[in-house]
Amino acid sequence: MRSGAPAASLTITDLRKDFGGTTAVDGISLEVPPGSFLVLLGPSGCGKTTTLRMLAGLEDPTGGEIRFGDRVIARGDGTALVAPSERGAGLVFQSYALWPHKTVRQNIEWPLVVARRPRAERRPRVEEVLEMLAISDLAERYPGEISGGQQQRVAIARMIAPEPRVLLFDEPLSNLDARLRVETRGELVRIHRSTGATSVYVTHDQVEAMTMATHIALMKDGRIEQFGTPRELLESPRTAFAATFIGTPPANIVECRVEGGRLRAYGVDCGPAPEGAGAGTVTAMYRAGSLAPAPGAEVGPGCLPATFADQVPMADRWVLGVDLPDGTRAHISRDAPADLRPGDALGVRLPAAPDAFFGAGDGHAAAGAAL
Ligand SMILES: Nc1ncnc2c1ncn2[C@@H]1O[C@H](COP(=O)(O)OP(=O)(O)OP(=O)(O)O)[C@@H](O)[C@H]1O
Repeated sequence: MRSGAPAASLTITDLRKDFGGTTAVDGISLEVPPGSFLVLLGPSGCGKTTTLRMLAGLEDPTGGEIRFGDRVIARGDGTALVAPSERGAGLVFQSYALWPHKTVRQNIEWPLVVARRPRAERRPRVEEVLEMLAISDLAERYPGEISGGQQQRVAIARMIAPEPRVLLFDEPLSNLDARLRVETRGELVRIHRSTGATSVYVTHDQVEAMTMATHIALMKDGRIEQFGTPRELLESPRTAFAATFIGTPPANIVECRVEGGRLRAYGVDCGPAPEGAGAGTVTAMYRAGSLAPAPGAEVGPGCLPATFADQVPMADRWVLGVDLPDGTRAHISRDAPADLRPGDALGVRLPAAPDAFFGAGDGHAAAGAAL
């Protein structure tokens, strides 16, 4: 059931935000079509929340432009600044900020009252939203009388009641326990689809991003490290940062020296260097499934020295954690547990070639080097 909110495309062009001497958002650009579920993903402090707050109108950009559909809603030079209440955007925070002295029904009705919708229109819309979030039986309770998960549903119901074109979520699941978080993820996607709106969702949890997004903007230091579909980010990471931030377990990164057309790491020959690589270093990426443990093996060409740390079951696989000589944790995925104890020495057998190469230093993909 679509409630009729007209979806809007979202276009961000060279968006910037400086706070005094701190640059929180450092010139980001992206575009998603109407009805997209865009996730802003990245570690703490990378500028996700600031970007979301600029979309909501809680911060004004220092530079660049934001458009919802054809309409410019904010520009760095202060022209074309549309007031938050006029943007057709709804926002849900980590903390639900419900009115404690209003019932669930009154909380949900409140934005419709503020928008001066006639009473005859408000009542059926509130009923519709209560039903959509499966909270009709809580309608007459106060926020203090319902659980955290239920409060979170009420906050979402309140956001979607006025039929916003753009739904903005700032880590809305982080206060929920692990099981409820998984359940609510699926529900949020269902709600997103049924409203037909475009959603922007901030999280530092890559699993959340992978399961919900149509598009992911992976952010680092105020910039977009990579923008694409979840599959593109997983299958073709452009940087070492993307390769290690996304995926369960994440891909392994090995810094290699190039010597005489060969790769060397931890004193071991790791195979041929990529074509055209000059002397210096390259970053090799190995997926967890591309490595194999070689217990007791003689460390030598194609087999790195390591120490066994732990192993955990994951779906129908086992993920082994091993420490390389400089302390870097590497992950190996295989279909059976290893007969090893923490502290045991082992070899890590490399495939004939890494899964991808990135340039040295900044972690950016060497041109055309991904295999
Ligand atoms: N009002 C502010 N004044 C000064 N600096 C700020 C302000 N808001 C954010 N910052 C800084 O801007 C940078 C980006 O912050 P932001 O909250 O957008 O990051 P984030 O990716 O959402 O992080 P988190 O996941 O921890 O919420 C940080 O260095 C932060 O300290």
